[in-house]
Amino acid sequence: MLEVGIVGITGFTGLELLKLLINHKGVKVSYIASRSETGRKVSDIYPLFEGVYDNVIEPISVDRMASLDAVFLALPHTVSASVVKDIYDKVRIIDLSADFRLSSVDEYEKWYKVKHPAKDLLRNAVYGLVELNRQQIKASRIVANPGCYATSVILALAPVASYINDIVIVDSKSGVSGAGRAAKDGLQFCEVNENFKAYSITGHRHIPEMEEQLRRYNNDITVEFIPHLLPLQRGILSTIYASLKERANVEELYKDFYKNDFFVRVVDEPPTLNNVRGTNFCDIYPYYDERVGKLVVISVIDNLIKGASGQAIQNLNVIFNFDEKEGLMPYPYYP
Ligand SMILES: NC(=O)C1=CN([C@@H]2O[C@H](COP(=O)(O)OP(=O)(O)OC[C@H]3O[C@@H](n4cnc5c(N)ncnc54)[C@H](OP(=O)(O)O)[C@@H]3O)[C@@H](O)[C@H]2O)C=CC1
Ligand SMILES: CC(=O)N[C@@H](CCC(=O)OP(=O)(O)O)C(=O)O
Repeated sequence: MLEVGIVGITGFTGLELLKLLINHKGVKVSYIASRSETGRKVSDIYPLFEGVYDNVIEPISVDRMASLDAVFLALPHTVSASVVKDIYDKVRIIDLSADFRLSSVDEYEKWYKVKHPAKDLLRNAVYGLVELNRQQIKASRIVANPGCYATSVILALAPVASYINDIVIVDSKSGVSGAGRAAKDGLQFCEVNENFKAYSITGHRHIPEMEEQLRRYNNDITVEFIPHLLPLQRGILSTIYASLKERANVEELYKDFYKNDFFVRVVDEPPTLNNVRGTNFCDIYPYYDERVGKLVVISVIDNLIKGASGQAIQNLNVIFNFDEKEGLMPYPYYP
């Protein structure tokens, strides 16, 4: 049995990791940690674990993490990199934060507006989008789990990236859990419920992540990305518009690109959030609009599963040669 830990257990992605991992046949969650709530049972905070998983929350400890086979870091950016500095040579790391997603420290510091606490380790990290980097992930000591919006956009564009001409327009909508559990201005129930708004208009932090990954296929790609906040708990729907250099059979391109990827489904009807809620699937609908000569792609994910904790477990499965679906099927969460 693999021994794993979850650091940041009190947050939304930490909670989701535990919900999924207690059903994983090859894994024992032997360490759960957070900054606050140490000494309390996780089931005191989340009663859904009562009688199922009653372990006590421990402090964040290098020695405890070093005793494990793998650790999931479900912490804010910069906090995560500070922990990674102390443990990267002692345990396999799957980092859910943004700290190791960009290969350039300058880009990180420009977009995140903070100094990178462990810039020398950036070269040791692999971008953990399994469908694009399966082989590199197997050997990596630090897996940088992708951002939620970035997952929905990169998967939706990778099959046609080399055909793209001009700026790609991305219009994404996310449920509120994407912002984490901590109370934040503008995220109170009465602000969000029955409301809808765009945010981060002048540049969202996921833009460089999308561009870096898509430029592996086509160095000319530039992304215009506007996120929106949906009055829902979870889910991301991205609608993407692009011009192509030449007419292509897009449906065939997508089906061929993802023919070996269980968790990406190329669908024949525009998908809804209900298709994927509580699952590790990304459903993608590509459509070439002959009238205006544009490619339109619609993708949906659950931000907390394929956009975070499910994808993190998919990465663990790849690293340790488990079936990629282990712990993620059948549907782990019933809405
Ligand atoms: N929510 C989502 O959909 C997605 C989130 N992510 C990323 O995953 C990471 C976790 O996100 P999420 O679970 O949503 O966040 P939450 O805000 O829900 O949880 C954050 C966790 O980090 C802990 N924490 C906060 N500040 C510190 C600190 N200074 N030192 C130690 N621990 C701290 C919190 O513990 P405490 O109880 O002590 O406050 C909590 O356990 C973030 O980097 C986020 O950007 C990535 C993809 C999607
Ligand atoms: C709805 C909402 O607020 N979503 C978050 C994205 C969540 C995410 O993926 O965050 P990291 O890249 O920091 O890991 C945001 O827009 O900042």
